[in-house]
Amino acid sequence: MTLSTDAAAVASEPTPFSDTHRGASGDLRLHDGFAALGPTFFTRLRPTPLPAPYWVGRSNATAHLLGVSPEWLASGHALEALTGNMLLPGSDPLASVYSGHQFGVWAGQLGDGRAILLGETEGGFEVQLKGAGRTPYSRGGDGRAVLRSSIREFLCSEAMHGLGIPTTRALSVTGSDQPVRRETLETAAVVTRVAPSFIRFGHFEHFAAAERIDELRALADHVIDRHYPTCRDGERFRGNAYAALLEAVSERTATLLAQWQAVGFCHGVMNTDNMSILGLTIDYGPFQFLDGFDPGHICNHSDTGGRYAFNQQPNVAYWNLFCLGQALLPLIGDQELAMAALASYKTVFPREFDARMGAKLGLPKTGKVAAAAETDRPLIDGVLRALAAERTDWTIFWRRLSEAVVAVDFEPVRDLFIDPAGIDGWLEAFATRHAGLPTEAMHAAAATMHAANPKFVFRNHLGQEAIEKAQQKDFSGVATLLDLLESPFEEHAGLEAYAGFPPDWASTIEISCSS
Ligand SMILES: Nc1ncnc2c1ncn2[C@@H]1O[C@H](COP(=O)(O)OP(=O)(O)OP(=O)(O)O)[C@@H](O)[C@H]1O
Ligand SMILES: [Mg+2]
Repeated sequence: MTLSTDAAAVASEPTPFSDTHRGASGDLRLHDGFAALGPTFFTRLRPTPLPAPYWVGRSNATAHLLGVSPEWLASGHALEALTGNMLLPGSDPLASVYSGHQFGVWAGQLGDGRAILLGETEGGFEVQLKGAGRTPYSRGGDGRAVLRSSIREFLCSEAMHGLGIPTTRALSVTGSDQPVRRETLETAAVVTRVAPSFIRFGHFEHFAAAERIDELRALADHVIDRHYPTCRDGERFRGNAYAALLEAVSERTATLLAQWQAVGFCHGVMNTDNMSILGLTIDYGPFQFLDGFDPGHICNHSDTGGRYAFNQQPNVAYWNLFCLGQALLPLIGDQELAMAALASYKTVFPREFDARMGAKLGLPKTGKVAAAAETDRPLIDGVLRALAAERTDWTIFWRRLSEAVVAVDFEPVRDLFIDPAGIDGWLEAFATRHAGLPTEAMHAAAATMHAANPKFVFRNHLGQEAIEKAQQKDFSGVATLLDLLESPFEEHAGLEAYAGFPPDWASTIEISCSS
């Protein structure tokens, strides 16, 4: 395999740039971070400007994380810079190269085909534009992202954070009337993403497949030094830091998957190039929060075989970790060590999933987290079976159960079932587990449940309504959803409609890889 590292070899359109803006404190300033790895890992290039940009959404919470003032974020300079029309102080943008397995098949070289890394903040956050034009890794794509998918990525990034699930963050989304062709003619948008690192499993696979072991080691050392320094400590894996890295990534990925499964999040494109080395949710494409609980739900219209169906996600994550293990093998140097490192996934995922389910059920805490004991398995399996039997709404069921515990009235939960007999037996078992209702302990249980069962999730139809308004240049729907989804466990009086059942038309929304 040969790597394309020569920007000139894949010329992008000329990029007219205005001078760098030099501003005040509270402005976004960047420096090189990832670039320290050396030119084999990326191509320097500039974003391709878009005409007459406008704001679609801004996250002050992400600005705060970056140490950026809301005033700067609302400024004209920010609008231009975050659309790719102006360079930020200290920024020398680049696109990185990676490879990956897509739908279970080796896809060879991919890379940031429409993502451009602007640089890193003092606080260690990388800032990346998605949809900012072609790169040497665009492979025939236009380097753009459309307004529809950019709003989905922006809102879902912040929604996941609000839910307490590790994710890349989003600072803003800007739009332009520049047409972009997908199935129909749409318009362009740019999402500004933020993460401590955007390195994916696919970055490792890239250098392993090319047998470029020095680069592979440099990449692993970079990740360990910056993000997993404890991997160099101790005698675990006979002091093999690369095996320790594989184990640490496996554990973070297991925890992430447990959180996805507990909240009912379907990613949709779990290719190895969409797996973060930090265990973050990355690449919000055809994702969906479950409406009715269908374990085999396929959210990606292009996934005809159901490889990435909801209930397949934990296995797919392990499959992807196996690819990462394969890529790290030349560094680990011992197949048994690599397998031992991967094995942690199989203990951490069930442990974390049960802990999350324990919290959803309001079970008493063991240590720091609510935990389901081994004897709670039938309770967990029982509720999953009852919900699957009637495709009961996942989010509404759990929230109503939390409320029922406070009100000591389970009728609203029974009302969710066409045949309440299907849940009655389970409700009895639930009450028994809580030593009968009501008790003092139930107050603690209710608090645990309210903090584990969100009232609001970013359902497809909510996104769709905000998108259709935004396409008419009304961005109020984006702002309302952002506000709501930043604190999804709170009541938000007056906004109950956002916590309601999806309308009938929601099931006809088709979300594919086209974005
Ligand atoms: N419109 C496009 N133009 C150029 N490259 C694209 C385009 N859409 C996708 N790609 C590239 O195709 C590959 C797979 O795309 P995928 O849908 O997984 O990622 P993505 O949504 O573009 O971005 P990310 O994973 O960074 O969130 C990546 O290399 C991606 O950069
Ligand atoms: Mg991707």
